[in-house]
Amino acid sequence: MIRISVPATSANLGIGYDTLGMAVSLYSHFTFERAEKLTITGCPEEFQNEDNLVYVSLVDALAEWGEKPFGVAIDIQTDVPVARGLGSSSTCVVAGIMAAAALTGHTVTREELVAMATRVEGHPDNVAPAILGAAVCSFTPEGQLPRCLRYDVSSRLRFLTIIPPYEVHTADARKVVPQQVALSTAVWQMGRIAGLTRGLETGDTALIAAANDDRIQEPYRRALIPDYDAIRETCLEGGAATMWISGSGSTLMAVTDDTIVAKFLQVRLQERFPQCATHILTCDTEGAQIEYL
Ligand SMILES: Nc1ncnc2c1ncn2[C@@H]1O[C@H](COP(=O)(O)OP(=O)(O)OP(=O)(O)O)[C@@H](O)[C@H]1O
Ligand SMILES: N[C@@H](CCO)C(=O)O
Repeated sequence: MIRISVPATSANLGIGYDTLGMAVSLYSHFTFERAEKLTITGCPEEFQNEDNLVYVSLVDALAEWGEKPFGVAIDIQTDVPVARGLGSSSTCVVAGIMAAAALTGHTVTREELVAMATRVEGHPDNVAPAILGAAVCSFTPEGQLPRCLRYDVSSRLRFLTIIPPYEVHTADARKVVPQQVALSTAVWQMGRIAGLTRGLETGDTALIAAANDDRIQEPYRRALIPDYDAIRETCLEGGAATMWISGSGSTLMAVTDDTIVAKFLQVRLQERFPQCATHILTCDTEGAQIEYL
């Protein structure tokens, strides 16, 4: 039996649409064992079938190596909520591919994993940090495999994660983002992406706040999250440096370098928004892990 653990991820980090992402200290754990037939436990019933993204990714990887599908017992224990902007789909894709390799005796490097997982997921900004840990800026040169730049994130930073009870599906959230931007908007974003990554590395919350002012997706997606304005106001007046939409939402993520502020804010958010789950997270530095049991 094998166990694979994959961290949740916050894609975009506000300013870096489809480009930046960061692994955080919230995890999905998957076990896999060869079996007579496919069984899937531990996840909602709607996912307990052959269309399960973990199994689809496993079969896809087997096909790439010319291997036939086989029976497998999959158990999923996850703290990563579905369709909330914390990369639940990426945890499934990464685990499925790693399991395919482990159960058939293949070896895959982290770089190969990023390439395979990006093909299934469609964009690298969740899968790359889920595999590599830390914050990652990724891009895919024409006709080549994705290139990933990994940035260490200051251990002083705390990411206050507010998870509303409603889902926002990535496919729907992508429809509201305009397909074209003005040159001035492209210029606006570019410098801030460099500022945000430097701020995360050095733990400079003033720089992170200055850089976190997205004009590509957040102005359009905030309308999909009814609590956006009220939660943002609570976070900023309570001392957070800044806040962004995590991935395609509905989760919101506030940043502070003060553990006491993080705790005070968590309590205030729980009082004002009892319908939301809250976590104080740090950056995960290790990425996906595998154990043979
Ligand atoms: N435990 C699970 N078992 C099977 N499939 C899952 C599981 N968790 C998530 N998924 C799949 O991932 C989909 C959600 O992916 P989606 O991209 O909409 O959101 P997300 O990955 O949680 O957030 P984001 O991509 O914005 O960070 C679900 O509809 C389902 O297909
Ligand atoms: N970059 C993606 C992340 C969500 O999967 C988006 O914002 O649509």
